Amino acid sequence: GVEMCLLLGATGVGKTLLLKRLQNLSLRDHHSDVGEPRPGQHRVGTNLTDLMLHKRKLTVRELGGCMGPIWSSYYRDCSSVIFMIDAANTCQVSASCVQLLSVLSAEPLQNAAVLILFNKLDLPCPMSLVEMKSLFRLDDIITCASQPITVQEVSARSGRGLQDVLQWLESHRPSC
Ligand SMILES: Nc1nc2c(ncn2[C@@H]2O[C@H](COP(=O)(O)OP(=O)(O)OP(=O)(O)O)[C@@H](O)[C@H]2O)c(=O)[nH]1
Ligand SMILES: [Mg+2]
Repeated sequence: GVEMCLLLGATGVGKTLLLKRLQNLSLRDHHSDVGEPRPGQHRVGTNLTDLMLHKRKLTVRELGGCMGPIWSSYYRDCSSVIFMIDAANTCQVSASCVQLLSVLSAEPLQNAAVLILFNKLDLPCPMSLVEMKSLFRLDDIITCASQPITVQEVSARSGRGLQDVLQWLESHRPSC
């Protein structure tokens, strides 16, 4: 069926803003109505957004942090996962780390490509990204995980890094 990417992350990390920005960017790339929000943004517990990539359509499904207990019911249909972290919210980091580990160990996601985004880099971060990554034991996680994992720093607000996110989506075609 439709190619699906899951967008996961704790409450308020910036998932919805990221999707809006990516949608505008991908529309601009295809020279259609710039700035016009497209129809088809449903709000039925999860938020579905269609992105037009080169020669294909990708649907991104946002699942909010408070839906954590049912995230796994959506794992079957997806080929890639974006896991978002608010780099300016250190109180959330350890909880996010636990969630990330459970995502990576989920059986249906063993072949999914994973992109970890540290968002809100426009804000003054109470912790350096190096500290965040070591708190997350990110290097260990990446070494032990069966999935290919990419880590990226972005700002959904300023737009920093978002073209790279599109490129990542572009280059990761379904393998499961
Ligand atoms: N400064 C800054 N604010 C951001 C950034 N990304 C998102 N925000 C803000 O953070 C708040 C939450 O953003 P949302 O996109 O609604 O977060 P979400 O992850 O969809 O949250 P839930 O759907 O509740 O889980 C909003 O006020 C955004 O404008 C960013 O990169 N920088
Ligand atoms: Mg949201």
